[in-house]
Amino acid sequence: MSSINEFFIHLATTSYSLFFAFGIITSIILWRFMWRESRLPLPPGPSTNVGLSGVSKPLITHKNPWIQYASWKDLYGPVSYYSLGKTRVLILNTSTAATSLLEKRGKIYSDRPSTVMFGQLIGQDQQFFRTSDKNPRFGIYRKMFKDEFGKKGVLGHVAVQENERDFYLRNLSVDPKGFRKHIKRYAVAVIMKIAYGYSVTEDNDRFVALVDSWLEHTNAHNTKPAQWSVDSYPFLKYLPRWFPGTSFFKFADDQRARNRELLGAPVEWVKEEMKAGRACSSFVERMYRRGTDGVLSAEEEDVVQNVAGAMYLGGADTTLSALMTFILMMARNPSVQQKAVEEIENVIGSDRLPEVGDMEKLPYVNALIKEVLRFHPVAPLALPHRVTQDDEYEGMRIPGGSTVIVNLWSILHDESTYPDPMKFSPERYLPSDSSSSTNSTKTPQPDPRAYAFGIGRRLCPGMHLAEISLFLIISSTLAMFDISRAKDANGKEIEPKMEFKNGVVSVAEEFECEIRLREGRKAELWTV
Ligand code: HEM
Repeated sequence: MSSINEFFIHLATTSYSLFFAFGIITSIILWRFMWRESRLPLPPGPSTNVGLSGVSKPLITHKNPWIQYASWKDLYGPVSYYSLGKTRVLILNTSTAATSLLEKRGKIYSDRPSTVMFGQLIGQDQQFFRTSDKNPRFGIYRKMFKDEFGKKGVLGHVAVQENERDFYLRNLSVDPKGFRKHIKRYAVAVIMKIAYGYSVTEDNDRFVALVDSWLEHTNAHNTKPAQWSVDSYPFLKYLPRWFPGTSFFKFADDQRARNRELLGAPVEWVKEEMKAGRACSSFVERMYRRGTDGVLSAEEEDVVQNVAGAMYLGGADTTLSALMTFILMMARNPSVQQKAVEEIENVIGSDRLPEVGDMEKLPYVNALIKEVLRFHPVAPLALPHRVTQDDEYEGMRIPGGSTVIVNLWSILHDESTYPDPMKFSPERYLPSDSSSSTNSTKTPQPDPRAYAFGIGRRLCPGMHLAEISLFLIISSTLAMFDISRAKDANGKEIEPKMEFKNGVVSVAEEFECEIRLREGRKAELWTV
């Protein structure tokens, strides 16, 4: 009996000792780990100083912030960091850093930053672009987009895209100087038809004007982190509105009213059309038909408004940007244009317009589209992400909550991936270089579409629709028109200027060029 007692006493003492030793060892490991973590340096970057105006003057001096951020790669390496007040910003300048974090660690790098201005004051956090990946709405939004614009769903919209392409060709043949307006009309008309079943009128369309003024207003006031003083100093939101320096309240009120109108007005129009029995098939119309007796709950209605709004906000200026870069590059690079035209003539001839089924048959045109997306990425800094917890990368500490900006422009102009990056050259993506006399084979450079539409879980959900639009408009324009430089009064060619506007979506500044229907091409090819 006593030996059994002794045995248990011995066991208990040993267990206590083991437990105690385990506790000490775990604490030491944890302590050493935390000590190491806190000693890890932040990524290098410029020192900053934010004033009450909210804008740190010395930080971004270049007209296009992506160019300035790209220059930091030489100064600080692939990852740089700065803080402005409470806002901490991480800049990723290489594809390795961007994929390592946004893709491989997507679980913690796919949130969006929520600012006091856009979240608390404007209430824009339920918008698709801004919603957190932790918000249950995120999965709902992405699923709805996938149903509509996934690889399979998108084919249901080709007829709309071809019909609007025909309007574009007709408008361009009648008024070639108005090419920007016609491209814009195409981009908006496709989305308005798919989202709301609404046909855009030729001029002064009220919904087009609504999107334009919303985008202009939002882009102009949302280009830099910590743009608003209230984001760096949240206590400012408690100040009375008459207090000096609180003009941000006015922007917030204005933006809230614009959001309500932007998302609500076209949906109200669909509801009226449905009541009158005139509604065309569209995303919004199908959603209402699924509701009980054609009615949706307030929550469901809000989801539908936000998804349709994201189609229209995501699809308009992005498509415009890529197509304006295309026209500009054609005017500046006649030999590239010539090669693409020859390919279309050889494969398709001149008796019909290119169709989606021709996509695979036109490798040079496809390479040209890739080069358009690389040369000037539509959204050079993508959309900002947010890292949800502290992290470590290459021996550097990344504080949780930081805004993460991936510099797509820098990735797509990396000399080591795309030699001579400022040269517009579709040949990069082709296995043999038809421009060289030896016609030797080579390894094609990486497909820029892997980056141009974003990286990781927030990848653009409209990319398949966009790719079809780019193919239809680019191949049809090349099939029917010649794009060349404008001439001055003395008949001397004017080099079209190559400058790009700042903004989340960056579009080429106005430039001059000449567009003419090619000799022998027939206007009967378009059906409108
Ligand atoms: C050439 C055309 C386009 C380009 C280059 C483009 C590019 C991008 C990029 C870079 C992002 C940010 C990805 C990220 O945060 O990492 C994005 C997001 C998004 N795009 Fe596009 N886009 C294009 C066209 C479209 C179209 C046509 C639509 C709608 C039909 C669309 C809808 C969206 C939406 C809703 C998001 C937000 C996704 C999210 O937050 O999860 N885009 N796009």
